[in-house]
Amino acid sequence: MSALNPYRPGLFVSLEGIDGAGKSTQLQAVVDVLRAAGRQVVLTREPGGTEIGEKIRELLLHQSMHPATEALLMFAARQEHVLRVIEPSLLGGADVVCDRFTAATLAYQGGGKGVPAERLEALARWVHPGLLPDVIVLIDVPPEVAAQRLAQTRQRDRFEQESVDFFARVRANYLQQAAASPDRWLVVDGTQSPEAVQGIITQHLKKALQLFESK
Ligand SMILES: Nc1ncnc2c1ncn2[C@@H]1O[C@H](COP(=O)(O)OP(=O)(O)OP(=O)(O)O)[C@@H](O)[C@H]1O
Ligand SMILES: Cc1cn([C@H]2C[C@H](O)[C@@H](COP(=O)(O)O)O2)c(=O)[nH]c1=O
Repeated sequence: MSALNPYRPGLFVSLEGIDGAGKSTQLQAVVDVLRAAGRQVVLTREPGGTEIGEKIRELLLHQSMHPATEALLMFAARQEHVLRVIEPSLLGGADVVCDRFTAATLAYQGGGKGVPAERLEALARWVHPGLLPDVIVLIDVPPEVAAQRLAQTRQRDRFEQESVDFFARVRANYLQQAAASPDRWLVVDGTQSPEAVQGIITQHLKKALQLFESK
């Protein structure tokens, strides 16, 4: 469990993974665990989560641009999201479950596209000083597995059309981040059945919540 977040009393949880890892499949279960424990929960996503953020999301997902522009737009959307949704929710006592946060920018724009980590970290310090998710769930799958899953689904956006090599770099960056902060991250093997993945996440969240409430 992380050091005390300055935005208590709400718990901040984010879900991460390469496209097709199974995040969307697990999101509602995460919300349900927290609600079953009597907590108020705000479910949101990045890029997005605000009116401006959703407009930026449309650009990001469908318009070709330089990786640095991409990173800056991710943080522009995040600034609105933090100020208008995440901080007020946490300070008001609600838990926030966010489909991706800054770890995604480090992994995709940093690991995947080569934007220097120091620049991304500087933006993170500017946009959300002192704020990090208490729990980051990484659903980890090899890029080949994710590609197979995505091939069987809907039309793919700009990111979902990236190569297996790209997603291998993104995955490696996620795993490095997780290894550097094992108390904050839960890495789940996403090649298991959806039910098995859900069971592991549920157990971890129950424990994390107990610890959080006891502090
Ligand atoms: N554990 C699993 N085993 C097999 N298939 C799965 C599993 N989890 C999800 N899937 C399937 O894989 C596909 C992608 O899942 P999902 O939409 O949850 O991924 P995602 O990580 O949210 O992707 P994206 O980030 O691109 O939105 C869906 O068809 C889903 O049913
Ligand atoms: C927050 C964030 C997201 N992305 C990418 C990752 C996904 O391909 C898309 C949209 O996310 P979704 O989970 O599929 O809804 O955006 C990114 O590259 N950098 C980020 O910071």
